[in-house]
Amino acid sequence: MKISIIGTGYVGLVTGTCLAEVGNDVVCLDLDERKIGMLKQGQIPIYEPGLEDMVQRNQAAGRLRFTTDVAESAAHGVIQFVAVGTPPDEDGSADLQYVVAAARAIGQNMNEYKVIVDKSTVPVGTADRVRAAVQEELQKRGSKLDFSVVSNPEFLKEGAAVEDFMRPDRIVVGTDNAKATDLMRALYAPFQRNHERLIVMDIKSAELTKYAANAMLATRISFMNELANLAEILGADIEHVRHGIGSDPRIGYHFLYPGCGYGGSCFPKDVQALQRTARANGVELQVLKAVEDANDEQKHILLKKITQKFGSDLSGKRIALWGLAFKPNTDDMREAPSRVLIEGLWKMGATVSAYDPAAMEETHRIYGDDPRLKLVDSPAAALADADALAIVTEWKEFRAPDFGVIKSNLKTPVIFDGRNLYEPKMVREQGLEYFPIGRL
Ligand SMILES: NC(=O)c1ccc[n+]([C@@H]2O[C@H](COP(=O)([O-])OP(=O)(O)OC[C@H]3O[C@@H](n4cnc5c(N)ncnc54)[C@H](O)[C@@H]3O)[C@@H](O)[C@H]2O)c1
Ligand SMILES: O=c1ccn([C@@H]2O[C@H](COP(=O)(O)OP(=O)(O)O[C@H]3O[C@H](CO)[C@@H](O)[C@H](O)[C@H]3O)[C@@H](O)[C@H]2O)c(=O)[nH]1
Repeated sequence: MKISIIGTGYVGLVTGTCLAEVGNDVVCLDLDERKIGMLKQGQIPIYEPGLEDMVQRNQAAGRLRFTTDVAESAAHGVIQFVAVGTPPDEDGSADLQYVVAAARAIGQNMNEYKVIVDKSTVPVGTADRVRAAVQEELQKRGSKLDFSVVSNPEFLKEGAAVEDFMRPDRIVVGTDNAKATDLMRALYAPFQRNHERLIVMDIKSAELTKYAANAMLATRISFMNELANLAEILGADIEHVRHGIGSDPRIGYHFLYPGCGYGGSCFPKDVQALQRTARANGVELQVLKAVEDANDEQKHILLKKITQKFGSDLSGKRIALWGLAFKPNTDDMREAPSRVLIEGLWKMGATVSAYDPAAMEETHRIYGDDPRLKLVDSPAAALADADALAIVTEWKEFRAPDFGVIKSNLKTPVIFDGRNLYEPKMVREQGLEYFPIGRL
């Protein structure tokens, strides 16, 4: 099938590449010439395991092309995926300007029947706005071309994006048109050979499903974070509690890890946007308000523990930081808890030496050459001259360190662990002070 992808970011690039991988003829459009220039050379602008090889393989096979030419992409695909960003507006609601611009571009350039698929995370009612924008552009051209709008939200996780797309738990398709539904079924047939994964519903329900999923996951995390903080005060161990409740199949083990707060480009913005949608309709989502507040506070948890140990004047202190990305296997720093910690430490007068396996370049892009942040090229180098170690991202390479080396390098042998990577008893037996989240 001929497919066009509008917006070649995390979602667009993964979607386009995975659809090419199963034999489709895909054109990916982006307005960012630097991005498209890199992609044409087979280089990917993001860190995502497995993606670069796949891009190169499909490019070489001629099934995956990249362009900045709107007319080319609008003419190419019978299915036109819209995968542009929907960042938060000033009031937290989703900014739909890129979605509407993409819809207009399709309307201005399409030459035959198209299925326009909202892949971006968009508030309920956006499909109607997309439809109206395309219709308006067609009218301006005096064209009576037919088209359908479908909602097909994406559930991939960064760091596991290719795997998530190739082996989805479910594929949600919101549609009101039989021809479009058939095309979507045909498109996704290669991804559901084992069992039916396509869940077909009306458009508004599909749009809401995406926000509901992220809001539910964020709620579990904030709940566990609050419980971890309570466990600490009560002298209970949140790891035991996590096992104790996760074993109930109604609860399950996933997304029950307490930590130093959730970040990334999705949970924070989607939790906010859903509240804005509700408020615009006269409803307060009180649970989500609490989820957001608890998360904002949790992002300060390591700073709080550090100042409890060293006092609130940290001038002259240097903190070693392991991990900068908002989660492992990505270079994404959007809403990363590390940023709250770094900026908080600076405010208290401390400096930071930091290491991350993938996010160094991105961190440098954000903070430039600020002398208060030293970016180093190994976990060991971060420890040099540091007073203490703080861990923010659970990269695999941090899981089994040489505690002797940590102890001998740090001025004060103390670890603040925002991801509960180690058995507290084991760390303490090595002569280190250890402050995890909610553990004894
Ligand atoms: N990142 C994720 O893990 C993830 C997962 C599921 C859903 N989503 C949702 O998918 C959407 C895209 O997210 P992302 O992380 O891929 O964003 P991104 O910022 O990485 O990429 C968006 C791309 O769209 C391009 N763009 C903007 N306007 C354009 C236009 N008119 N024509 C062509 N290109 C245009 C931008 O240049 C950018 O490259 C968002 O709504 C997001 O909430 C993201
Ligand atoms: O038990 C857990 C699980 C996650 N996190 C944190 O939650 C954030 C988000 O993690 P994750 O969901 O793995 O990453 P994302 O790539 O942001 O993926 C989420 O957001 C995407 C964009 O909407 C959705 O497509 C995915 O289904 C959804 O998981 C990160 O900061 C994690 O550290 C925790 O603190 N505890």
